[in-house]
Amino acid sequence: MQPATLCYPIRNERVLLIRKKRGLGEGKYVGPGGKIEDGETPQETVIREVEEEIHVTVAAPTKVGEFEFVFGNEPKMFVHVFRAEEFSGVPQETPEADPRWFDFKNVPYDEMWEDDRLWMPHLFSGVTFSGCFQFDSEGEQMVEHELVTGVDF
Ligand SMILES: Nc1nc2c([nH]c(=O)n2[C@H]2C[C@H](O)[C@@H](COP(=O)(O)OP(=O)(O)OP(=O)(O)O)O2)c(=O)[nH]1
Repeated sequence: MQPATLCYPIRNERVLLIRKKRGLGEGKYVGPGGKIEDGETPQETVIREVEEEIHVTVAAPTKVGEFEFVFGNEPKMFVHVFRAEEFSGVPQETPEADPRWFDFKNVPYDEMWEDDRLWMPHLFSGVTFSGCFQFDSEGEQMVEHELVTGVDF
């Protein structure tokens, strides 16, 4: 399964999301991130991708969750989810991403992957999680999910 990452910069009860401009999930709000390249640790991928996508420099991102992402019977991604409270630089729009801050209470779940509303509240409250989210073969609707919390990484 393709390993990938997501990063959620957090400050003052707000989270930095991107509107993804191309690739899997185009048009949706997600965290910055992307596929892990050969020889990289997930943490190194997060630092590289956040820099590339919105020109923000993340320090010491913490892994808070992981999930399998399945389309039909085809495993699509294994995603490591990070939370970052230390970062610098003003978020910039790039060809890949349009960044925007949201209050925890105002996250645009209707414009996000359907599973995100299940685990993002845990990300905000600092509870670790592990999940498996199965979508239809087009990746449009979630058909099954499993989620456990309080996982050690
Ligand atoms: N928020 C959220 N993000 C997800 C879900 N599933 C999933 O793969 N992602 C993320 C993980 C990765 O950051 C991203 C997919 O990797 P990517 O951005 O490199 O993929 P891509 O098709 O654009 O590939 P490329 O630009 O590298 O060619 O989507 C999900 O259910 N929710």
